[in-house]
Amino acid sequence: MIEVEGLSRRYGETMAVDSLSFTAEDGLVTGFVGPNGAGKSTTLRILLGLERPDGGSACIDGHPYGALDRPMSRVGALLDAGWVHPGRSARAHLRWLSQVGRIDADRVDTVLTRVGLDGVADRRVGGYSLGMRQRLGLAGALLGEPAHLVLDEPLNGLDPDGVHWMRRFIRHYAECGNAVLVSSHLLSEMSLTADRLVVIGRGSLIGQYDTDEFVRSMSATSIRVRVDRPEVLRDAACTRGWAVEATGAGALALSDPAGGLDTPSVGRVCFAAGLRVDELTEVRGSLEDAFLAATGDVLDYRSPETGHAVDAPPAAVRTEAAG
Ligand SMILES: Nc1ncnc2c1ncn2[C@@H]1O[C@H](COP(=O)(O)OP(=O)(O)OP(=O)(O)O)[C@@H](O)[C@H]1O
Repeated sequence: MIEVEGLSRRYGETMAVDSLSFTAEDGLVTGFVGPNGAGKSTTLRILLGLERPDGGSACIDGHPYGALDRPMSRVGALLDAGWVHPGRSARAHLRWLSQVGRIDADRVDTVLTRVGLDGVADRRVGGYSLGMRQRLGLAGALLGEPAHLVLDEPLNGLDPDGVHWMRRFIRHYAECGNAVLVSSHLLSEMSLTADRLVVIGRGSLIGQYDTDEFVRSMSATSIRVRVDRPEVLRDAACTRGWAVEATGAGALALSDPAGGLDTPSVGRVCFAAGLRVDELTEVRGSLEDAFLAATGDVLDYRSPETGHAVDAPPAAVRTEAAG
């Protein structure tokens, strides 16, 4: 199990990580998500003993990285796929890593095969694509047959086949009883990969959620309905306090600001009003919508089309840590 407790790290004026607490449990893939500059990489660097926190702790199976006996067999890490010496082959790089980590050199061939690089193992890494370097980074992480994995943006640079492969690999690793902590900006991908989400903004926890619960609770659900007399439905919906929006093709989008509106409820209202229903569909927001809803007030950087300044003043961060 990976446990982060009250972790803080400041760089000058910037509070990169601010009293952050979360867990990544054995047997689960935990997605670690937040906007640019949220503090994900800093947290992972502290977890892996590459930086010291100003306060709090980050532990793997109850110990900070520096106190682990044979750390490469406790936790495998993929932090930056770009750091391998370009003149080295993948095999030479992994042999060097195995020597440093006092790991049996026989593991090198095993991990090369496991990540699908056995056919190109003697080529210089400088000629590798980013996707191949990600696979090599993962091979390095696996050298010590670690109990747990910590992966920073492992899907970067992978083609669709590579993304599919990485997703299955990550899921399988967790299903074997290991904790897998994965940071990613690809939230739609995380919804397919992660069991749990730890969402952070400006260094602070926004919440920990089951992935399904996160999408359900944070993304708006509306009911798209097409009837023969929309004005009758509009009146009936307004009477109940539901929000009504006209969408294309004569359909209405209904939602309840209090939440919980579903297709049977709308169907019953239509039936009671004697309406002919031509369409009745639940429309769910995507994980991206949910993410924006959760982190919208803690973005450090925004796209120009949102019209907000890049250095907009910080807003209060919600820190409800859902169970
Ligand atoms: N070595 C450093 N010196 C100064 N500031 C830093 C340093 N490392 C990180 N920061 C700052 O700390 C904050 C958190 O950065 P961090 O890289 O941890 O965020 P992140 O969530 O990983 O971002 P991204 O998704 O863009 O990689 C940012 O404001 C960043 O500029």
